[in-house]
Amino acid sequence: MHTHEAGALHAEAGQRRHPSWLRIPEDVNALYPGLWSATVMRGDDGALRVAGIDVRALAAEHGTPVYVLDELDFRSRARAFRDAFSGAFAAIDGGADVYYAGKAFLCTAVARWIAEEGLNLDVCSGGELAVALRAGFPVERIGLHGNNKSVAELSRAVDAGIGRIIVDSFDEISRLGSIAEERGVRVPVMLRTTVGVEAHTHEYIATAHEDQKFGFSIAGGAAAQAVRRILAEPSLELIGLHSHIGSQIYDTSGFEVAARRVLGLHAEIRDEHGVELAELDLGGGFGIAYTSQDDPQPAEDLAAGMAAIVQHECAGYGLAVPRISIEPGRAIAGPSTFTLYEVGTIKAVELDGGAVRRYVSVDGGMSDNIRTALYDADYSCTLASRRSEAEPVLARVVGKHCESGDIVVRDEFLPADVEPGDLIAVPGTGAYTRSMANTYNHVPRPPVVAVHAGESRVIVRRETEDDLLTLDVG
Ligand SMILES: Cc1ncc(COP(=O)(O)O)c(C=O)c1O
Ligand SMILES: N[C@@H](CCCC[NH3+])C(=O)O
Repeated sequence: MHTHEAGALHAEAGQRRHPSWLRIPEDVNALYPGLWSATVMRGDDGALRVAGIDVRALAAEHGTPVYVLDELDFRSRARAFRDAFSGAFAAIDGGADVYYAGKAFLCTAVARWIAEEGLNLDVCSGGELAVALRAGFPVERIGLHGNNKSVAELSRAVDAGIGRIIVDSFDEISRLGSIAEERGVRVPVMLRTTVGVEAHTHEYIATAHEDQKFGFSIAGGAAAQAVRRILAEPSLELIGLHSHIGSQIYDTSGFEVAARRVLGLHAEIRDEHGVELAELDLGGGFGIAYTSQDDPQPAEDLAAGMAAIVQHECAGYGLAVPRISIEPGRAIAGPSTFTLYEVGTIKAVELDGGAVRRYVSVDGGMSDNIRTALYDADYSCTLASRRSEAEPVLARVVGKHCESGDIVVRDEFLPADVEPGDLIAVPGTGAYTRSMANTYNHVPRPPVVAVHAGESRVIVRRETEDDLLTLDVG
């Protein structure tokens, strides 16, 4: 029974200062299942361990903040998607390819892991393509996305012999057609469609409603028009259609509607042009757990569900099942990583109704994880450097930036005795954190340290003030 200030918050519903789902933990040291990567556990002495390494040793060796990436976990999730989708679709027809969405997190080492695990790669800029090429990623297994690819990006991709380019605008069709024609090559392309689904996710990361920048609308006729334009370009080879409805989605009904609409267009193309496209990409967007509220589906369930949907829709339209691809990013990278911070200061604020919120300031913030500020994203965290017997108190983990919205974990119960020098770990930070990191306030970006079987290895080094100053001219 916890009789502390946080209890008052529960008692006075109108005065609640934390979300109703957040419960006072029975044991503030417990690691909520599903939030942490495969090898994370609390050691006998109470400190967190990952891949057999004490987080205090990681902090001493690599400094804080640091992104700690559990290589085994990352590779297992990549393999799970590969096996689940190729298995589920092999059972009904030609199989499936998994393109890891590098925007979630990409560096040379990770590109190599993806290649070794037999996945393909989705890149969406010249920079991401450069990482893949540097890693020696097989270029025929890369797809290039983007709503505004430059001539330089398109040319580089074509020159490298990229596996496919997902075209996103009428301007791009003519631009890419000319680039391919000049080189005397035929480039495999997919068409990014907008299926008109309102995915249940934050507005900024939903991508299939009509009023946004990506893709060709199916309902409005732009997609059918784009198909005609591509088929009329001899240097472009239309291999399939593409749909991506958004990110951090749990509800598979959005994928079902998307598959139905995109396969409807697929059937129309057959009827109008006598062409049955060989491929269909259903995008990424599979949600992960950030808090105890989230209950994502395992890859096998997603694959089985999507295979059933595609098979059913294809049968309805009298189509052969095309080769399917998907593009998970977050679901592979996200759960593999936690961010380790050191606590610097603590401030208690009295709220209306007498409750108290502790502001626990850590040595990073919105520069290493912008998602809380940008999407109002929820995270959780734990005291990582030790076990505590103190009562749980309502806390907000904030960064060191000059901004009051610089919040890392909006609401969490942490032990009342958290103090400067303690380490805090935030799970689920493998996707869209380092890849969206910035240097606000000239705070250098943290390193990514891969851990595996008792060893740690820096795969992206810490940025230094000198790195930042190198850009200043004069
Ligand atoms: C076209 C495309 N594919 C794949 C992804 C990866 O999404 P997620 O990381 O949510 O799986 C995105 C990002 O939303 C995307 O825009
Ligand atoms: N950056 C977003 C996901 C968008 C992915 C790209 N379409 C996030 O952090 O949730």
